[in-house]
Amino acid sequence: MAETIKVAVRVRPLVQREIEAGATIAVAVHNNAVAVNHAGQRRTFGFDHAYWSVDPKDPNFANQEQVNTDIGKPCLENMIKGYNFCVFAYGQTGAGKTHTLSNSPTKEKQMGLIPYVLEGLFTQHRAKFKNDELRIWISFMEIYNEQIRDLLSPGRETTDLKVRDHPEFGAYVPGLTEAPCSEISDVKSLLDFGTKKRVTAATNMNAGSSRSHAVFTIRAQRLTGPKPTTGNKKDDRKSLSSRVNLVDLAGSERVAKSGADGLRLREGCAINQSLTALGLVIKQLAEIQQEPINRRRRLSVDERTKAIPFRASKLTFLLRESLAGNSRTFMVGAVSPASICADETISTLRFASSVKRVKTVALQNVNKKQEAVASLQAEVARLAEMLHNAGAQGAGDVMHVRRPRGDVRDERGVASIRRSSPSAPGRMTKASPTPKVSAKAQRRPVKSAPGLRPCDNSEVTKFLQQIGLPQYAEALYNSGFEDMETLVDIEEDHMRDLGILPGHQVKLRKRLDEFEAGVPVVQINQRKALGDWEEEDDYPAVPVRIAPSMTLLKGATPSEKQISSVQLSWNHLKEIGTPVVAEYFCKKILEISPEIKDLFPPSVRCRYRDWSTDEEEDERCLASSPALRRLFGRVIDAVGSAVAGMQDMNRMVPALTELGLRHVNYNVKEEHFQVFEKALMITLREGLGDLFTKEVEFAWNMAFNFMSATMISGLRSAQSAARSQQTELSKEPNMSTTATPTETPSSASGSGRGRLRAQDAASTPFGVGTELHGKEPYRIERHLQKAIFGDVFEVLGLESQRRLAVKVTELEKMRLQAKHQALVESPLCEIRFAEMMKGLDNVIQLEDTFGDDDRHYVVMELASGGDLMEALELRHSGFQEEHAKKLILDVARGLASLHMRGLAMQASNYLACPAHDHPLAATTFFLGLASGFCFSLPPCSSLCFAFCCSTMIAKAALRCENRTDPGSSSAQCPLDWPRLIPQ
Ligand SMILES: Nc1ncnc2c1ncn2[C@@H]1O[C@H](COP(=O)(O)OP(=O)(O)OP(=O)(O)O)[C@@H](O)[C@H]1O
Repeated sequence: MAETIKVAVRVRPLVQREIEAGATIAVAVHNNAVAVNHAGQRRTFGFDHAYWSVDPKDPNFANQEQVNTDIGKPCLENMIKGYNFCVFAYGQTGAGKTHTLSNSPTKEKQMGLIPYVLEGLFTQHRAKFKNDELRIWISFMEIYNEQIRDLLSPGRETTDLKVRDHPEFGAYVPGLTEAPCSEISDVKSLLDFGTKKRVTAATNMNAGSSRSHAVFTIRAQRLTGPKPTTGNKKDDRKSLSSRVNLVDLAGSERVAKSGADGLRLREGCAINQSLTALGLVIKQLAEIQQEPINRRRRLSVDERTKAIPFRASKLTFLLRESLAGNSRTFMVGAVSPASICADETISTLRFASSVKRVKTVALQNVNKKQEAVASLQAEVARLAEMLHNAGAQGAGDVMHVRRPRGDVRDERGVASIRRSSPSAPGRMTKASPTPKVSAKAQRRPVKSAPGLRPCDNSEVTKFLQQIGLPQYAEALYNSGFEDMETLVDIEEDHMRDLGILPGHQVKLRKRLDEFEAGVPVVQINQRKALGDWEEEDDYPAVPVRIAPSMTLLKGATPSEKQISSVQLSWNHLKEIGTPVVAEYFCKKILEISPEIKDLFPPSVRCRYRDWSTDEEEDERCLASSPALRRLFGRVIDAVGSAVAGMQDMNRMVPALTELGLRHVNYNVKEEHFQVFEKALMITLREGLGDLFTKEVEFAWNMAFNFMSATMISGLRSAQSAARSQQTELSKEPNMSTTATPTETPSSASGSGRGRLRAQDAASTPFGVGTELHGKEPYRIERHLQKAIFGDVFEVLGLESQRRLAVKVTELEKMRLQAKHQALVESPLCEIRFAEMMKGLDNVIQLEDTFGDDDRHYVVMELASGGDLMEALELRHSGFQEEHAKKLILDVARGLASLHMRGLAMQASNYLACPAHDHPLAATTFFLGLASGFCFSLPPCSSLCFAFCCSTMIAKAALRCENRTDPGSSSAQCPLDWPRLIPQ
């Protein structure tokens, strides 16, 4: 799975040279943030770890042991599990890189990272996995003046080694000594030997300055299972291999400060050159991560990184895999606390910040062939035993016995091993088979063990649960998609063969793409970044402080210092955990203003319900509502996004304005913002304790003023747009054909609960103003009903403020279906909105599309009321029974799901096809909904209902089918959708 490079920053003590130069301490560390005072400004950077190693007497002093625990331990764990790992130390010369990596004083707890990892490998892990065989090889090289030198070569002179690129395994150094080690003493002496050979020299900045980049590599292979006996030479043990690179980079230096000349100057130039190349590579890798997911998806990892200048230096070429490939990677940024080094410190911190955005994809290096052989052997043994016992059982039983885990994949595993070439020097094989199973095999009945199903603990099941598709877990698992690595390669054929609904296929593909691109699954439904705000899902009200309009606030923008104070304090608050903060915040809001609960009626709360549990909602005590807590979790995330985005006002202001605009639909009023401010201030005070100083409070006030003013300006413009539209509507009688949100369905149709009558529909003229989506721009608001039906968008008419539920179908697909006179697969039909989720791009595309004469998409509005039976009868050409069944099932499912989210309770009710002159309008599309029934039932009953009533519907469909209307054609169809809009 793709994950970002973890970054730790360590601040070393002042050294004699700095003290003598009268330097003061200009760096501070708080939790994981590092702040630097420079040129009268304070710059703050956040990392995964920040170590204050300046003064041992300081209570926050971080010693080497802590570094080893945070970085060395995961390194050991990953190594033993078969994952590649890399730690590289970066920083100004003399900043403490070698100290952190290689320091080996007599005190065990003070040993550097490299000795710690070696020690741990030989002692702890050997003791832990007594029965496994652990094989270890060590290599040690340095890149000095752009030449690779073998530090373990016994001779004095080391020739310049070449670095080669293996087509499958990446960079390696032929001829480099790789010493097998069986004891810790072997490794220690090799490490000492190599360290002594490394080029160091005294410079002004560091008496023992490393003049080269050193790469210490541990290659480990863990063999599990019984060792082959002497009689049986075949080694069938499972093998997990890993490669760990521990890289001590030479320090960047300024010639003026290091006082280098002659040879030292040449060294310094080579060092700086390769570090610049590294910086460039990191910058470009970080930029790739910023690209929209879909653009990245189309290219393989190799293709994506092809343009990255890894070959610009030997260092970047060698580290390619650790920076962009199969590795879990840590960077340690070493900095000096001295005021005289603040420039360099900031530059290191900047570099560290960009590294934090780079992602690698670590794969477990398992020898699948051995695993496959073992599994097949076990299967043969098991089948033999079953045959032996078959007398007592029926053949059918034998057929239904659960296939063991891995049998399908085993065949593929073997095939994939054949494809891969032998392990390159110093490089592990990786295999990621895509199981391709015959449809027959996939559909074979699989009997689960009683109680827990075999798939229940798999990562695939967890993933599917998280994305709301748990119903396919067993089928996928039993077909060989047992791990995420395999699942990401699933093809459309597989999904279809496994009976995954078309909408769900799209959804699964999309989530897998996100997963592959490194969007953490838990965050798939959360908006972390400002840019994500408009991407998906319903967005709860983010009430902010009442404030004058933007114009009044001129000059009240928070200063950089205040922004950084707000950001830092928010980071501290978030450390408590979003759920805790959200719960407290929600409680405070309800305490301050109990009537605010009206903003969160059951229809809103149910969108945040966890339907997989029986969680209770108590109307009298909303503060304990789990759904509301979740909703406030989103609010807290939204505040976090706003806080994080404050540095970039150009992006921030439109995003906040838009957010404010949208809140008109949540009935948010300006006065709610005051409540929000009060509650949030109390939450901050409680959460931050002493850290909530007067200065921080003031900074938050400024930030609030700014954010709320921006949001309120959006809210006000939405309100005024809505008002002017109301006025327009009241002036134009025909406009009332499009029911306004305040009209009730019954009042609109006059037939009770919005049921649509044929005669009403037939007599409804296609009036002015009924065209929902002529040229009006629409904006995607959120995703609806992911769980059951895949993705449906809710869109908002920017001019009319109308809400529509939308499924989008590919134009080509629609045309095809139109040609074959077939019903579009379902009214909430398959989405394949080209390059669907592109964040903001997506929105723009939809807007464009809606304004496009070609009208590629099916649009529909879902609401209460409407009678499917009547609607079916209204279709002149009738329906095939199968189509009708499918139709009602799909509609009912879709509606049940929309209803669960409170989104199907709009006033008007119809499905609409693109336009009355569109070929689809007459030939393939159908109007009406079963919602009148569904809404009176709880969501799950709606589904049951849908199934139960299929026969009834089929009859109606057949009835319709018997009606013939030879004149019905696209041009003559009297029932274009707008006519069904209730009056
Ligand atoms: N955490 C620390 N605690 C105590 N002393 C430290 C620490 N980090 C570094 N030092 C001291 O600072 C000096 C420079 O450290 P070191 O040689 O590790 O720097 P470096 O970044 O590797 O430099 P170069 O890039 O020039 O090789 C050494 O004397 C080292 O002992």
